[in-house]
Amino acid sequence: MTHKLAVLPGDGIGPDIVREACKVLETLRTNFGLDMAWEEAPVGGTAYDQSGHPLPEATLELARGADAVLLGAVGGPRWEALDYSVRPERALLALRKELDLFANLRPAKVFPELAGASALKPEVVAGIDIMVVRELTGGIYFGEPRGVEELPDGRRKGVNTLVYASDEIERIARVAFDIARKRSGRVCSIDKANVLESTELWREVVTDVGTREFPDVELSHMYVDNAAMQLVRAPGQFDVMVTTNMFGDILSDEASMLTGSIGLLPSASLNTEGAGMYEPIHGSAPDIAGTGKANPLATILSVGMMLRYSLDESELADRVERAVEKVLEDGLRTPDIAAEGEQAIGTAEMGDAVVAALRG
Ligand SMILES: NC(=O)C1=CN([C@@H]2O[C@H](COP(=O)(O)OP(=O)(O)OC[C@H]3O[C@@H](n4cnc5c(N)ncnc54)[C@H](O)[C@@H]3O)[C@@H](O)[C@H]2O)C=CC1
Ligand SMILES: CC(C)CC(=O)C(=O)O
Ligand SMILES: [Mg+2]
Repeated sequence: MTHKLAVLPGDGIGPDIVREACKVLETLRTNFGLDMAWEEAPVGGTAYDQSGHPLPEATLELARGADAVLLGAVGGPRWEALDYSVRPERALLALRKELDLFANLRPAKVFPELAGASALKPEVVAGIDIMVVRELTGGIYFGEPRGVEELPDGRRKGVNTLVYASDEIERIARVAFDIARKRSGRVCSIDKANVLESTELWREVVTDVGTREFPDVELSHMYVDNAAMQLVRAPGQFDVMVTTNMFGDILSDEASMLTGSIGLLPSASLNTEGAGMYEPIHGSAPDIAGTGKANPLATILSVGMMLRYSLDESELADRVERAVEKVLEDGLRTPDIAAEGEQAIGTAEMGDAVVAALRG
């Protein structure tokens, strides 16, 4: 059966990195028998400019009907003055919510060749392989009430609300425990239960799910401030980390620096039916948009996750991962992972190199 893919390049470096990921998909189709067809649609600021809305109905329908969605990134200074209801980032949140993509998997794995590219000492990051499991459709990014209101005395009040219901916590906890069973058998749940009632509930529910359904998995808890510190002090202590939407957003950006660059971290956002959206964890990087400096590997590795989690093509997923390893072993580097004085290549050349490695 032909896999139906929706490709949403978005803004900034989005189109550049998605172009390279599509080269990889095309190579898998022509050389390795991947039966797929993709359709492209605008999202984010680009869509707003075209149609006055960052998530046009046609784009949402395309995503709904697809077996998997590949997204680049959205947002940029050009759209920062817009009302929140039509900001590019709303499109991303709406897609996640509409498709019920509550489980966001963000693996942070250090490639041996890049241990020296990390901001930390090579011996601290050697062998790091962390899976951040981030709750993606709840928490403070979605809670009501929200907004900015005018107070009678003329001051303005900004409000966002951190809400979690027990079933939302249960389902993300199950995802994390399940993944841990296939890895080291350890989960660390990150919260701020010493201050926030909503995350006190988080801790209670995660503990309940663990005790009742996953007694074989070792569960620990950590406050988010300590976790942020431990991630750079001794990241090797972590295997699966499960946490709320905002904490996971922040900690995964931090974890990317163990690997050398945010341009290396892919992600999968999944619902219970196995359909998913795949995107790099980084944003639209307006500071390097149009310069050819963006690292496309996070997006290419997101294609790998798509093959594994939504398309049931794990052999092809292995091939993509091996091709990325090969280009890194061969010393190819975009500027974000090049050592000082080391020759760097551009976005398209990196994509071409992965394609060449795939072809063998
Ligand atoms: N998933 C998404 O679509 C996301 C969108 N955003 C949006 O992106 C825009 C920029 O946000 P920032 O906070 O600057 O975060 P960002 O992740 O876009 O960039 C942070 C830094 O990392 C660098 N970087 C990011 N991706 C890279 C890549 N593939 N290769 C090399 N370097 C890379 C950038 O050049 C920049 O210096 C904002 O409008 C923000 O709202 C931010 C995060 C996620
Ligand atoms: C619009 C933001 C919530 C996107 C982001 O930073 C992320 O998902 O990592
Ligand atoms: Mg983020």
